[in-house]
Amino acid sequence: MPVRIYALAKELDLDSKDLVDLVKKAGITGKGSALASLSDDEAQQVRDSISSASKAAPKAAPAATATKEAPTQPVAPVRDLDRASTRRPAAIQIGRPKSRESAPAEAPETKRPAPVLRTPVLKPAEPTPPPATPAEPSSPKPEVRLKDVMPAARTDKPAQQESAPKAPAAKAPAPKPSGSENAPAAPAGGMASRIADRMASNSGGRVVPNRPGEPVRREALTGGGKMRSLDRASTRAGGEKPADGAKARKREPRIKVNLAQLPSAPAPAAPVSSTGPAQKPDIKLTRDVIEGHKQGMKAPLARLEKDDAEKKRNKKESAVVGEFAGRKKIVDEDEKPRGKKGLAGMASARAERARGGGGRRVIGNSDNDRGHMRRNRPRIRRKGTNTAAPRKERVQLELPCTVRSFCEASGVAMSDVMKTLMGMGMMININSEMDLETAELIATELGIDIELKAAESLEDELITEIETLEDTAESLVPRAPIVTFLGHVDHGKTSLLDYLIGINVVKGEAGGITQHIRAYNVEKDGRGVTFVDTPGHEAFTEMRARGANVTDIAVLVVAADDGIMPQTEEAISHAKAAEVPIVVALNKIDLEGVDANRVMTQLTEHGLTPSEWGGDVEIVKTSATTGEGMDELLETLLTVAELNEYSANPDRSALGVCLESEQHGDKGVVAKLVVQNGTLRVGDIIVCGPAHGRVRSLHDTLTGKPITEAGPSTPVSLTGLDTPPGAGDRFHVLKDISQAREIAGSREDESSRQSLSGITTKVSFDSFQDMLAGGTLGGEERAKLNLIIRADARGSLEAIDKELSKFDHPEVELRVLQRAVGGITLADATLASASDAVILGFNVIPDEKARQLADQRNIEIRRYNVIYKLTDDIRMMIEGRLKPEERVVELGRALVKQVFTISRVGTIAGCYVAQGSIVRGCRIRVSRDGRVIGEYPLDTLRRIKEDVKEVPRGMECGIRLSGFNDIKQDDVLEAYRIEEVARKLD
Ligand SMILES: Nc1nc2c(ncn2[C@@H]2O[C@H](COP(=O)(O)OP(=O)(O)OP(=O)(O)O)[C@@H](O)[C@H]2O)c(=O)[nH]1
Repeated sequence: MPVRIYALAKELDLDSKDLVDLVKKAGITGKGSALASLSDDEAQQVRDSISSASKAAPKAAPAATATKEAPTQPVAPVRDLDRASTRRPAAIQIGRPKSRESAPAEAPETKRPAPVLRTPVLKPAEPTPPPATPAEPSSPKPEVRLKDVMPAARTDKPAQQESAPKAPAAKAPAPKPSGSENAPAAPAGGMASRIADRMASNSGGRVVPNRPGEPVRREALTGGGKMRSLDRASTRAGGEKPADGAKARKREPRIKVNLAQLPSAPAPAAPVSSTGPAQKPDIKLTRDVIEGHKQGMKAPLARLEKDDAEKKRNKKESAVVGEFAGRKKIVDEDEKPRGKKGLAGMASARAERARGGGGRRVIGNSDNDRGHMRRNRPRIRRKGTNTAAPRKERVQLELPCTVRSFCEASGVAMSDVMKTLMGMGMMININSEMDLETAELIATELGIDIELKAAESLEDELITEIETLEDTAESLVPRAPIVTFLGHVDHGKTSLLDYLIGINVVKGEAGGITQHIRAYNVEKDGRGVTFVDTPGHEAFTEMRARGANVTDIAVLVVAADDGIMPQTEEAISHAKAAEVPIVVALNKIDLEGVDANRVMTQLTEHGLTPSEWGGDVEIVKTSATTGEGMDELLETLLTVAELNEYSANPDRSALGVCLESEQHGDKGVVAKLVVQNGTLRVGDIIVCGPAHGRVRSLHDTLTGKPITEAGPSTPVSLTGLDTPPGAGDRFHVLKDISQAREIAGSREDESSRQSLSGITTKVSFDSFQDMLAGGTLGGEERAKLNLIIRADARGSLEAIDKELSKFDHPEVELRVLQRAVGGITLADATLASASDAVILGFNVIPDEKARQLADQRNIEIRRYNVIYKLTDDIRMMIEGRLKPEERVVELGRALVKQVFTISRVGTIAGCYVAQGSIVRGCRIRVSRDGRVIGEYPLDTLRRIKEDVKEVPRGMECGIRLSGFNDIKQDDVLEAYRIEEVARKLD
């Protein structure tokens, strides 16, 4: 009876992939997958080859293990070695070894008791003296001092005994066992000396008790900075180290600390008496002032004399604050007697001012002082008002930021920033928000290095934490695979799914299935499979583009009578790009005259080689009508799941993906979700895209019955959300409803939603070139440039393929995700978005939906009409020379509604401008049925009967092309302009 390779692998206790290799080595061909079947003879042949290989293994394996383990593991468990040699012969351990297989060899090492390991390590080391030991006899001083100190420590406090063994280590000149804990104390006699000195000096001659966390001891033992500085200080201060530790304690109990040299600071200036003559030279009178009396002014020297006399009168007052003699003190307003109010107050204030004591004046002031203060006032004010932080060269900016926060962060004066912005034609105020570009511009202008720092939101904090939380190996349990059906229209996807559900649904319950349910979980032999029914590969890839790759296995449905059709090709591309295992259901096998081999040949041409032909793709012949092969399909899916070991942790809070949602009149929002990990329960607080809420109810999507919880891989219908989330939005369970509300609210912002779904600027030729040049692609592997190619004919595709195959660059791998004939579709744009691909169109144009999505998501669509230009672009991009000489600027599109032929004038196309505008002097690209048929200059552009410069969107116009009269109704006219762009040389 035939046996599958994975079943034989189980029987022989081998890894399935290893066994596939062994089968090949045994000379059996056409068995490329673990699901391939072996006949009895073939199975026996494999068993024989394994047993012959294992004959040599028991000799080699134990010997190798024994020699390896003998020196360090004399008591290695014999049982483990036996298992290793008998169950896992070395000869058959090829391929990827399982972790549990390698465990027996490692286990004895990790489990071995510590003493067994220590003994052999210590013994050989004994004869070797520690490195510091030879130095010790030549510097005996420290040992003597430490010896004297340590007994004091022991008697001082019992806890000190812990450190006692260290003392002999430092003291003993004899060789000691290496590896002992004493080693750190030994390196230099100086260290021991420092420890002793430090201990002595810090305890006034007594060793400080050995309390945990005692800084002095720790630093002393580790030679910390403080210790060194003290040591240096002592050296500088005379530094003789007494031979006797007791003396040391006597002589310098605290002296060392006191003697530690402070940084040489300038001696404080002698206080300047405010009344002393020494102040006078400070008054630098200008010539004008001195000669002022000649011009009718009051002679300043006379005034100075008067003021001086007045100051002497106030001397007594100065003496009140005599303790601050020599300093100037500002009298606090509270200390002064309050001034009188009204006229009397004004008079007294005037009088006080006349005395020179008004307002916040300097006590003991004189005109000398006032003059001094006045002269310096402007300078002081300048100094005082310049509160800006010192200018920084490197700035960290948290976006969004205002002009004010930019100035504060960078230390640049507000006026400088404003001036720069005004110079750039930006009129903004200090509270205006700056975007990154503006911030960078200013930084460049001002010569500051700027570093963008995005503000951390609750989303980053909580959701990222949930997403990155790794489950331990013990918490993981097998989960049902999530399977998606893909394929050409009418090839039988729905029928297959219906059949699979029907055979597993309890009789009579199938009627409960609603039309809207898109995910089902069925069971076979106690093992589950979850089917997600996405309406076509665009939806499948769209989920991926939104960062929600729920699919584990893709089932490609191909009708045996039709074979591979255009949508099948697309589906293959999408499934391959998703990098999930593909199982082919060769459906409608019940139809007469179908040729399965023909389809298998087609599949091989598309890179899906059947396992029975030596490839690794399982092909199951099915019929949704008769039920043929349905069990085998289910079993194959379960086996693929088993091989891939899909697992999840049901004990964590749930996370997953929303498949679709709708607003019900009575139930509120009903969302269909798939739990990917954890368990979702009624009452949980969830946030899903812009929606949040508490789970009010959960229902089984297949039976419609209410359930209280849903584990990994379970699809559920959920109520309780406040608003319908989008298909592909991820959901997470949070602890706090306010957090869920905040996160959901922040996602309403479109940019936040886009970042959540992973929609960012896509790869373009230019960006790829920059990344390549910057070394930010690929790492150690070759950088991959994903391409989607659409061409007008199969011949063009083949020619492009041939050209691309010539590229063999060591750093770049061209990866064609999809190549097909026809215009660029929405599916291409979705695939490009999900896979960071560039779309290359050869003589084809994108349809409206594809164009819109490309605009929206920044997907690069490059169009060519000459193959060598396409290959030149790729070559130049790879070589870092891609700088377009001319850039095509798309202006607008018009649809030809009617055609008029006027004799002697030619053909006039009556058009409707559907997008952008048609501009005089532009060029027009004419497309028919999605293919470009030519490009011509615009000759005439008219509205009604008038020549016009431009016709905007939504208007009608008449267009005549130069050199082309064969315009037809429904042709698409695309207006564009070519801009010259200077090519930069390397
Ligand atoms: N003879 C035969 N007919 C089948 C089989 N499977 C499906 N059909 C028929 O093929 C037609 C299309 O089947 P669907 O299941 O709707 O195909 P589909 O791929 O889901 O089609 P779309 O949902 O439109 O993409 C139906 O008329 C089915 O009865 C089969 O195994 N044998």
